[in-house]
Amino acid sequence: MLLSVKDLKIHYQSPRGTVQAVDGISFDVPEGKVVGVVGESGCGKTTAVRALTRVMPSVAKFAGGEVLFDGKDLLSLSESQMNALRWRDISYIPQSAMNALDPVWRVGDQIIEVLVKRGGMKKPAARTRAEELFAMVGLERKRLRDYPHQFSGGMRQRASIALALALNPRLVIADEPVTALDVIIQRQVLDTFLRLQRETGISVVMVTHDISVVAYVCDYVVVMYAGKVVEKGPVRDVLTQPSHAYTIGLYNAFPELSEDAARELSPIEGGPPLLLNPPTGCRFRARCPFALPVCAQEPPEVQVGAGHTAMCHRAHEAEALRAAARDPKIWQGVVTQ
Ligand SMILES: Nc1ncnc2c1ncn2[C@@H]1O[C@H](COP(=O)(O)OP(=O)(O)OP(=O)(O)O)[C@@H](O)[C@H]1O
Repeated sequence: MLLSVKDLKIHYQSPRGTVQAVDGISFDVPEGKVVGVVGESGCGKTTAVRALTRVMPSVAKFAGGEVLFDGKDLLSLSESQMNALRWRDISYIPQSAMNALDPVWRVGDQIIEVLVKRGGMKKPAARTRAEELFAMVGLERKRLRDYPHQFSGGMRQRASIALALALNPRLVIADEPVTALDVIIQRQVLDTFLRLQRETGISVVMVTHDISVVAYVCDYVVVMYAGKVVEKGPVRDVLTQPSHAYTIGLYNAFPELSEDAARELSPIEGGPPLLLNPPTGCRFRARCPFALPVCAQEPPEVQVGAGHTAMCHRAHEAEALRAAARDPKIWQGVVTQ
């Protein structure tokens, strides 16, 4: 396994107390596969994946667990050992390309800088590699001379993909890489990214709040809710047989990216709980149309298929719940807290 996250806990110290943003999550990223981390805003996705690069705000604290990359625990490496892995083994594509690209530098120079400083390349070879990278992501070579503001949003995101792939890393972490783009451009950028992922065989962890993006690009999916993993498994199994009410709800709330499905969409009312004082038991229960008194107790991790688990007291009844969940009315007026 290229990456194994085991019982990872990350807390933020805030003036109001400790925010348990990531509360004991575990998942694996196999070599050459794309793993989606999905969930609503505030569920801890960004915190969880930024931990994989160890680039964290100073108020964030690792409160337990391991992040095994190729068998080594990244959390026990020194800063210089970790720095040696960044770009070369693990690279990061942030939510907005404006965070990856420096506005006052030409885009080409930024790529060359990474190739020279991080990859030890000579300038002429780096220039050739930058041209090759631009061609790979579908940008014209002459645009290497442009500044980021001269690019459209889609072009900037392509450039930040080129930057992330510059040194042939083994793992790319992409945080909502297409969210800021309109749907047609999203599709084009995702297609380019997927083609490159298949050609290079890199592993990818992709954060998204959009289950249709997961369906389109991922091999495996990890569904996060309120700092916990509530369901995970091979993408086809999780999307055709979602077994946690939250995953069922997410699926019902999103249109397909890949087809003009005429499915009736129904939002999950309310929002995730604050992670200062998370509720006991199943954290989704206040928004769940299927909650029972037992849901106030910690849910078990139920194996529902090969490599497919759901943290739900009712996971064994998932087929009936999926059928009931198709009625949009069942999602209305549920929120109890
Ligand atoms: N610097 C911080 N200080 C305190 N709390 C924080 C900080 N950053 C994030 N949080 C809290 O941690 C929790 C998880 O946030 P995180 O950004 O990881 O979620 P997310 O699922 O990635 O959301 P989004 O999609 O909006 O980025 C949230 O409750 C958030 O308010």
